Amino acid sequence: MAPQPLNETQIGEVLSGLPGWAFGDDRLVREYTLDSHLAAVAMLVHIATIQEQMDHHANLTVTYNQLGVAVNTHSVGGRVTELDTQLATRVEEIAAGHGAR
Ligand SMILES: C[C@H](O)[C@H](O)[C@H]1CNC2=NC(N)=NC(=O)C2=N1
Repeated sequence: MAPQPLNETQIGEVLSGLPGWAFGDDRLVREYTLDSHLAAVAMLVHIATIQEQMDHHANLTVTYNQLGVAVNTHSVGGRVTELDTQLATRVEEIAAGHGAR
């Protein structure tokens, strides 16, 4: 069954459990700062590995030591679904290990 888009209340509840994440442009978004450019790229590769496991893919951007993550679900027309909250949670779980803040 296709994932259902979350409403604003549901997104607010999700964000209360994901510090640093925000809702913008119909996406869950987070900007991390790493200790170096290579640290940012290493975390990007780790996220990419998770994304391949999940078959769900965020937009990832590296600007020197900044790593941006922005995700919604293409198959429902670019809305936030449970799949996005699951990916955001997985990313949060690895962030501290990369020294991301
Ligand atoms: C065929 C494949 O399962 C789909 O294209 C997947 C891949 N990754 C995806 N990623 C995201 N963010 N949304 C999707 O709808 C999506 N669909």
